Order: sequence, then structure tokens, then C-alpha cells
Amino acid sequence: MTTALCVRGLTKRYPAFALQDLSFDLPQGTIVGLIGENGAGKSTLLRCLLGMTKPDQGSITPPLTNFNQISFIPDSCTFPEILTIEQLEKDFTNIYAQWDAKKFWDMASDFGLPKAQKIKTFSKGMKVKLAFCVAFSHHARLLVLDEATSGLDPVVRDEILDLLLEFIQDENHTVLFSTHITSDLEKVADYILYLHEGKKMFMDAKDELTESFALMHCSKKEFEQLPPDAIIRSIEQPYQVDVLVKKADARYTYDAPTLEDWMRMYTKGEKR
Ligand SMILES: Nc1ncnc2c1ncn2[C@@H]1O[C@H](COP(=O)(O)OP(=O)(O)OP(=O)(O)O)[C@@H](O)[C@H]1O
Repeated sequence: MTTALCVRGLTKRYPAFALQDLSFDLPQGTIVGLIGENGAGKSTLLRCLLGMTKPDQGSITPPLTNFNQISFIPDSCTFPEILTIEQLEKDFTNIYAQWDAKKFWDMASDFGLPKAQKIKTFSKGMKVKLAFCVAFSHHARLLVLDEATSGLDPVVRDEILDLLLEFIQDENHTVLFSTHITSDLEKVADYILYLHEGKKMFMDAKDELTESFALMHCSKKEFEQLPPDAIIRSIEQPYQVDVLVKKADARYTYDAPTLEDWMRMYTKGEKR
């Protein structure tokens, strides 16, 4: 599989936080979900990748210097809000080397965005839709989303997820999608990169995480009888023990772990 981006040993130190020695590849033609609790370092990582923050160490190959090939959608509107989209669109013709006006207006029309209304009058959902219209209209190869869909209703989010799936139909396209809405990633992500306190916990295929493991719920006595090597993480609850194991090792009562379960087991769980 071709690699869209190769990150090695990426380190960024702040006085009270450090992104530590991150290495991973973004496989081309895939959607990679970036998850982690508040303050885990997701935005810092994205800013380093996009050249908005200078890392202390490490390499990013190829360097993301050609902004025409990257679309970054942050969690808030970055367009001048006193403009209408008709006025804004004229600027994009000059800003982007390969601006596709037809694609932009087709998408804006599908989303029902008014041409002649100032952006400041748009709802949050309309502003996000506008950001996606722009992102998909300049032949970007890498789309980076930082909480871009937070605050959107489930119907709009599903429309956006469909757009992401359509975008990666072109195998030269790649999406890196940071979000706290892990159910969205369960629907569309191919891989999950999980950061915890500035460190990479894992990057694995989403289907593997949700289908090849089990979250068991057993009594303390049953827990004591489990082979120690089978236990990936465990959390003792008042009346049961939750145990993350490979599906092949699962017994008693168990569910397929969600991405939230993975986060909970890695942040709160014990490792044997
Ligand atoms: N410019 C800065 N100077 C000092 N510390 C910073 C700076 N930028 C980020 N940090 C610290 O880095 C840590 C990680 O922040 P970051 O915004 O990357 O986390 P995040 O995973 O995106 O969190 P959230 O999910 O809450 O958005 C935080 O402790 C933050 O205070």
C-alpha cells in the first residue's frame, strides 16, 4: 500500500506537555481516525504535520508544504465572515492553482447554501458545509479534519461522512480525521491512531479493533482464573471485572469493544 505521509520520531515539547516520539504512516486511499482524550496532543500533532508548529525532533515525509494539495478544516470557520460565498468564491480562483468552480457551485447548491448571504449569518452547520465545499474543490490529496464535525446534527454528519467516503474512492486521496465522536469513525475509518498523554497507544485497522477483540464482563473469581497473557487490559468494577481480550480468548459474557471502550480500557485499565 502506498504511503501518503510517513512520520518518524515526531517530538514537540511544551512546558507542561510533550508529544513524544510519534511514528506512524498514513496509508494512501484511506480514512485514518485520530482519537484521544482532551489534551492528548491531537491538535498539536495536526499543527506539526501542517507546518503550523515546528516540531523539536522528527521527520514528516513528504513535507506538507504545497497547500494546494492539502485541505485543513478546523473546528471553527476561518473564512472572512463579512463576505458572501459569491464574493469568497472569486478569491479562491486566485488562491488555488487548480480551483474547480463547477464542483464548488454544484456542492454549494446540493447543500442549499445561499450565494448572496453573508457568511456571518450562516448556522454552524452551513459554515462547516461551506468549508467542505472549498476543501473538495481544489484537488487536494490530503484532507485533515480537526473536530470539524463537532456540533453538527447526526443527519449533517452523515452527509459529511458520505462525502469523505466518496473522496477516498480516488486512491490518491487520504483523510486524517480527528474527532471525539468515535461513532463517526466506527462508520468510516479504515485505521485508528490513538494518542494518550502525547504518546501513541496504537495505530490499527478499525475492523480489527472492533471485530477481533472482545470486552468480557466476568466475576472477580472468573477473572482470577483467566490466563494472565490473555488479558490486554482490565478494569475492576463494583460487581464485575471488564476485561479486554482477543476474541479467540473470550469466554463468559462479552461484547465487541467500541472505540470508546478501547479508550477507557487504555486510560483507566490495568495491564497485567
Ligand atoms: N502553544 C502552546 N504552548 C504551551 N502548551 C501548549 C500549546 N499548545 C498546546 N499546548 C498544550 O499541549 C497539550 C495538548 O493540547 P492539544 O490541543 O494538542 O490537545 P488535543 O488532544 O487536541 O485536545 P482537545 O481534544 O481538548 O482539543 C495541552 O496540555 C495544551 O495545553
